[in-house]
Amino acid sequence: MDLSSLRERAGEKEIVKVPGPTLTFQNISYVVRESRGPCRKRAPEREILKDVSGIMKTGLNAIMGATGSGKTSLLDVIAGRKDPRGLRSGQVLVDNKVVTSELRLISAYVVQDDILMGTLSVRENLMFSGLLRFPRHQYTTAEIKKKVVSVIGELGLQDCADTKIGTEFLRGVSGGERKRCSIGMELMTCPTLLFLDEPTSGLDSNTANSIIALLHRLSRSGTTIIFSIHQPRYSIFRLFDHLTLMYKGECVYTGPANDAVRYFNDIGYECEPFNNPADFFLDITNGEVSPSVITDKSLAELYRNTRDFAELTEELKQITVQSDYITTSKRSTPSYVTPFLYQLNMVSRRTALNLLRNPQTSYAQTALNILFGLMVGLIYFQMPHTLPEGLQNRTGAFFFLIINMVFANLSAVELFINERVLFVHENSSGYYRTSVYFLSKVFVDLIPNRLIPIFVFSVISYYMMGLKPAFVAFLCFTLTMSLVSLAAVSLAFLVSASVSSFAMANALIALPFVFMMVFGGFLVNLNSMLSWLSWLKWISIFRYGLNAITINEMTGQVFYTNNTSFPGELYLQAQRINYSTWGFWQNHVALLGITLVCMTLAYVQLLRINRWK
Ligand SMILES: Nc1ncnc2c1ncn2[C@@H]1O[C@H](COP(=O)(O)OP(=O)(O)OP(=O)(O)O)[C@@H](O)[C@H]1O
Repeated sequence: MDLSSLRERAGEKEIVKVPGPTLTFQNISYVVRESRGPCRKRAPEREILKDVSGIMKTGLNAIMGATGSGKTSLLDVIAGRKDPRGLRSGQVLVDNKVVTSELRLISAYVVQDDILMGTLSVRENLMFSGLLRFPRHQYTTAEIKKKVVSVIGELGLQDCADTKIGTEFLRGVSGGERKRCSIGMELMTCPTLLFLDEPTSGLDSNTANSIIALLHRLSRSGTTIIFSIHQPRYSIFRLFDHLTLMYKGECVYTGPANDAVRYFNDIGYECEPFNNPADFFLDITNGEVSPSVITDKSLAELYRNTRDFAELTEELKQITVQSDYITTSKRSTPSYVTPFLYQLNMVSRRTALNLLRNPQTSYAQTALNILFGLMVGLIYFQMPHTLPEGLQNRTGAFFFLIINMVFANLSAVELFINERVLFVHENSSGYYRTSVYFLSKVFVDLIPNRLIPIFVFSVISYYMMGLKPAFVAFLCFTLTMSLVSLAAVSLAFLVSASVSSFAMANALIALPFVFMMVFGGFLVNLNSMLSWLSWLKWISIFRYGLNAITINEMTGQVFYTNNTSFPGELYLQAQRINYSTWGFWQNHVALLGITLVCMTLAYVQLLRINRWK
């Protein structure tokens, strides 16, 4: 059944027309360990959800509570987004079935911080979601476009449909429109179960109102909507169908939202006329309202002693008895509805579009390479073949060139850090495989951003410096520079995929680069080094790069001093550099090897990124 076709705009009082799934959870206890630093003993467990149970049906199901009360944790546990290793007891059922990966397909999750591609417009973001999340053998592009138009209409985004979301350099849509677009990304798949983490946080009250009104309309056409919310105004609260009130990880009320005031009156808390019930409930949990009946029982204990709770427990017992115990893998393994090559095409296109619309880094990289090429060319302009300057200048220039090739790629550490949240969200929501994301970055980001500027740099510097005029020698020089750059970039990729902050990445990348430079063969004579340290030269990108361009330049060249000639090979012999054909190419093989190893490890690190909240 196509639920979207059944959706009808409904008024506030309208009842649910198409029942959606019912979600139940029973005796949920969840613990976390707070990290205490590397030198401390293993941290003790802290229970952040204590024996929480509830039933959520089609409609608006709000999870409310003060900050730190556990509402987001509860939402994440029931949405299957929280690390299952922390679950000490309890289970979540959807329509009496233990949650499996197939059941996850019918649900969608809108995170608190809107995760969208800032350089793409609202329509393009929605289209991206549709193209990757609809099975292409069932839906044509025209049908997906139609669906995008209908979601834009449903969310009232017509006026900003072609406006970019916005980045740090580009002013984009407003906060409310951004939030609607995030919801739209999930609505593209017509989910019947929708989770939202604080959908109104950071929005002004009118925008918050319109978001909840939108969710209310959706719920009336058969979607079970479950969301956490902090302190809604009355016009928002009155739209809630079901309320779960949390306090310090425990549930102090769960049931119909319009019955909650009656419940608290029953246990001795009176809501003053004209008070917003949502404020009243939070005042109770914060201890700012005194009960008429003094008791030493906590709010959670009081709730557990009520008839409401007894009825809930009985209903849950019935559901558990009937439930279908399908074996479930706790690991979130999203299934993909589109094939690998199709995903690669789509994600690469988006990466390219993002690069074109955000070209600052590419421009800076090219400009820097041109500037540096001119600088090196001018400093070492048309190097002579007379000694000693012929040799001294060449060795200095080569060291300078390799340092530039390696350190110019430090910026590559930002690659996976910048988009880490977006990648984790899209990957775990089933948009595309990790390998697709990784390869799209390699093909679309690496080649135009790193290799083209190097070619420009090589042309300028090589001919200005007056190196060996043979064209083949120039090609070998460019190849060496490109491989040095690739090896450095792949190391930066590895660091970027392994950590989540720039500070850590910068610290981690500087260390191997500096070590590799020391063991490059220019700053220290590698043959005179302590033998137990000298193995480091085998992993030095600098050494392979320096050796290759030195061999390329020195072989076949003759240098002069007074009346004696000095073949370049003599210099290579003195440096104990193997200048045979294999001696030359082994440096390229080694650089390629370093690149492949680092790239593989970077991919493994991407696979290992923690997808749980
Ligand atoms: N992974 C975690 N590690 C350590 N503590 C955690 C973790 N997840 C949640 N907590 C703790 O559990 C408690 C409840 O957190 P949760 O985010 O669910 O609260 P909340 O009600 O959503 O608060 P807020 O409105 O501020 O987001 C907090 O004290 C929080 O610090």
